[in-house]
Amino acid sequence: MGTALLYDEEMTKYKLLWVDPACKIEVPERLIVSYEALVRSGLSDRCISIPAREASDSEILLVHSELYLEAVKKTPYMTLEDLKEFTLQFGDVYFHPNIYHCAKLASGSALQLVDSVMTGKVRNGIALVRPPGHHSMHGAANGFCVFNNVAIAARYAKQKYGVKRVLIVDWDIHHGQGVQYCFEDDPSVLYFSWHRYEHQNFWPNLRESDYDSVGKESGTGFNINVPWNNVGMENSDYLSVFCHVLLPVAYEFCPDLVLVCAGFDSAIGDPEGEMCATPDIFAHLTHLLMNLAGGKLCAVLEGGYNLTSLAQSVCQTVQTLLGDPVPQLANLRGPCKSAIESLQCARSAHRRYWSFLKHAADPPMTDISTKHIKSAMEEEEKTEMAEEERCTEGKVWPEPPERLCPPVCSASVLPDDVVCPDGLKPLSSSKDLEPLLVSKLKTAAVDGDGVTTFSRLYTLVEKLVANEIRNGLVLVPDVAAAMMCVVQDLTSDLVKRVLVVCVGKEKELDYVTTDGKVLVVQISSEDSEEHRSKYYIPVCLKKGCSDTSGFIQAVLGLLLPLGYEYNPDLVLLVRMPGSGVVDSMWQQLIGLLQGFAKGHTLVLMQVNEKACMGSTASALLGHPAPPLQDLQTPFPEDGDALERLRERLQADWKMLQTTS
Ligand SMILES: NCCCNCCCCCC(O)(O)C(F)(F)F
Ligand SMILES: [Zn+2]
Repeated sequence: MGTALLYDEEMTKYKLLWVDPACKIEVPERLIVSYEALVRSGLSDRCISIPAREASDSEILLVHSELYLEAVKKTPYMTLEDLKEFTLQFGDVYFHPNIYHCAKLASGSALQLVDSVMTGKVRNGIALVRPPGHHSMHGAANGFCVFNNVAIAARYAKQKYGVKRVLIVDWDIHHGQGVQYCFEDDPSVLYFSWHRYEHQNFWPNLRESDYDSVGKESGTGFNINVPWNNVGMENSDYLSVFCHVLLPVAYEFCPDLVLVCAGFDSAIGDPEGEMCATPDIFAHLTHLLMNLAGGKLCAVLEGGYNLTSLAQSVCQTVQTLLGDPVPQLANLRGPCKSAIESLQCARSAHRRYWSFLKHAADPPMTDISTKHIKSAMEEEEKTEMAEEERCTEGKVWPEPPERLCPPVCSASVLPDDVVCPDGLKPLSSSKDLEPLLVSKLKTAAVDGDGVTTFSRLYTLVEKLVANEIRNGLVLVPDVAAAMMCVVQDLTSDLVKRVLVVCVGKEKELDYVTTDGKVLVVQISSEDSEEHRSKYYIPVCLKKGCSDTSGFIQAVLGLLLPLGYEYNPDLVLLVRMPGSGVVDSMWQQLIGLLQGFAKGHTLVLMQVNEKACMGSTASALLGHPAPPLQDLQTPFPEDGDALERLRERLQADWKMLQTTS
């Protein structure tokens, strides 16, 4: 299934008609450059174009009051003076004779997107709209927003499609207080937002934007705020919050639909956010959400004011929605101190509501919620600092790397008598190995057809590295031996870093590097005291890999952060026989691992496990993994062990830090 793209140039036909410094950044060109970048890059042609439509009164009334709607209805007929007068009652927003029409199109586009996804016409999609929505409230416009596009879409999805649980992820750099107010008492809508806050000194300067606003009444726990109290946040900070706050809760919540308040003012170069995360981060944020809700993801544009980073960020998002490989993120140095404080506060505020956060540490000593009374001095300094120093036009960043789709998505190396699953391309050409390697294999008591397998394996690795193939599945007689072979020999000169993810444990892995060329993460039911090394990380689950709750926690809170920091060129996923891993979990793991090494994942399985080849192939081909149904509460000892393991490793692996 494809990716929907909603865009209508009518939504560019309104603008600020008077002087208002607070609103001058919200210009029609925001939409124009975003759409043109998609056209120029060829991405729009790969999408399924869905027409915009006007939201009806009843749809708008799902969120807004009749009083407010009737008032906005009058604006098309107002004089300039009336419009200015009308605008005065709201904050940081402007009206225009055509903005009511555009606001209906913006909300209607979000509803069209929900229809396309919920009816299965497309898998996911994005609506490029203005005016944005996440600040508008029941009875008021605010922050460039007139109707709350995403809030209306959430209510609409529940009403029309009986959606039980909606996850709203708001990665815009401003707090979508309109969305928070709408759903704060509603346990069926989980709202997550990060936002520039600076101890309440940043717009909209609300006390309720802080991490301790967790929702109310039956919605308690279903509102997650992560305040950024400094500017300059980077990719590491964003990914840490996804891995250690959002994703564990999102998987436990198990949504039927994911809506994204896709604001790109959180990217580098934006004058509002003043952050330093690069546009390719949105490729990963999108990717990390795409295995939730069976892939049903609707992104709706909110903010974004640097036309260059906005256009790049939109392209990165759409390219991931289309299923293209995600770019490698280099030198992730772990979250900064301020981000760790925010992350720790959010985790501790929610640990009583989410079993996946149960073992979160106490909040940091420094209470970050008190509002720093800005000293006159500090205020003066800020204004004294030359405008160009503070503003972000000076920021430069590299163009996001090209994300080429290999000609073959998934290849397979199977014994001749095994039928190749649909969609996989059997790799027949077996390159004859160097005699040295053959002799080595022979000494490893690899029999004749084993050598053939290994020579095909070698060919497969070569093609992965050459980006001729995206990923591959290999069935071997002895998976442990094959793993050693791949790690020791096949990758010696082909790749710089191999991440080996070992699911289950048959016997001790007697191969561990200390030079950092291989990082082994082994998830199993047994602990192992030996080779305590930075590059061999055994994760012990009390009930082993069949315990999906423990498994997904280990993947989100440990494997993903490690993988991002290690930044491998190849991922080797080894399924030990008898691991007991649940099929949906196995598919989720394959899906998530595609975020590394440009999707170059090599899955090694034993021939006698060929029954799960079909689901493996499905995941490798990029089909969304099935939701992890009814997750049990994780075993306390597992949660504890994971927390202790993270504390022990965070000295070596900065991305594991969750406490200051
Ligand atoms: N220096 C100018 C001050 C501007 N203060 C208001 C900022 C509104 C942000 C709107 C947005 O970006 O959150 C949306 F997504 F809604 F468009
Ligand atoms: Zn914003």
